Amino acid sequence: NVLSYIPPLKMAIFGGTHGNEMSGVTLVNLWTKNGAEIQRKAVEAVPFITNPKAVEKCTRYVDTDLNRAFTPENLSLIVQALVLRAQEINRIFGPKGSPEAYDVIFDLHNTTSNMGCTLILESSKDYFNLQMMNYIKVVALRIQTLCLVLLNEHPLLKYSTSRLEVGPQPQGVLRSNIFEAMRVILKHALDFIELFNEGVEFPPCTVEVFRVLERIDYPRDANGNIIAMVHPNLQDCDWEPLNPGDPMFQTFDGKTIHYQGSGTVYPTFINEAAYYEKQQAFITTRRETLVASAIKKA
Ligand SMILES: CC(=O)N[C@@H](CC(=O)O)C(=O)O
Ligand SMILES: [Zn+2]
Repeated sequence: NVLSYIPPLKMAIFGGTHGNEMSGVTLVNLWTKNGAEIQRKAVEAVPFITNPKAVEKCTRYVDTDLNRAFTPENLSLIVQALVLRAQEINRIFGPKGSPEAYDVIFDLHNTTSNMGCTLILESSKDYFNLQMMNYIKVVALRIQTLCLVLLNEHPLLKYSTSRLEVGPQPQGVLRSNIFEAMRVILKHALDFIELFNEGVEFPPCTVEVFRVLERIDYPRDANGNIIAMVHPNLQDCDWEPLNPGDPMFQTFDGKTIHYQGSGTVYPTFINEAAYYEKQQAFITTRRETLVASAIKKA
């Protein structure tokens, strides 16, 4: 539990969980060679390529998606090679919640969607991560960088505690603006951890988050083939309000399909390349304000 740990605070920085999301891969390789910029007082920051086989092939994953493998049953049973890798990672950096587990794990992702900098929070009750994400949002705003928080309270899948998603960046491509944005966000995260580690108390704060509501698939025909694409008015409009009746998809023969929801939602992961196979054109979210209690190192 990160609020009471025996120094040094142990932090892992994962890259290459998806082998074609190049900013995280490049940053982790850079920091593995020269860790100077991730050094902080009494913090042990370990850069780690989680899926070297996928990185080698510059593909999202080789057999199954590593970022869907950290399920309780996978981490207990011996199944296919990838699950062995998930278990190995869990052994090195986990098990989650155990005294020897790493205190913070930052997993670096890229998205082809126009999401900008997005921190993915797994639990609305994780006040350490909420305080860290609030700190990052505030300091990033000072340099005109908008950083949003996506709340994805998944009942079963236990991902890394802190995930950073930056886009748009095509798969297998490295864009310098996206690379630098990811690097700056990690700098702020490390600064927060160093301050926390020095005993700084962070007062209660409220954080605006976008809670995952629904996964919307592409319209498909009877054979499951996609028959429409994200409408031009929605494409690249991640985080902008989508109101009932707004255009959502455009069929290949030119018809518009409108959003039929009951109220305004905020779409994101719009047209993410990796989600075609997961039957997901975008997800809808609802704006919500979370309150984080004060935190101070025990
Ligand atoms: C584009 C991408 O890889 N997104 C991540 C989001 C997450 O970590 O929740 C994933 O689907 O695994
Ligand atoms: Zn990813």
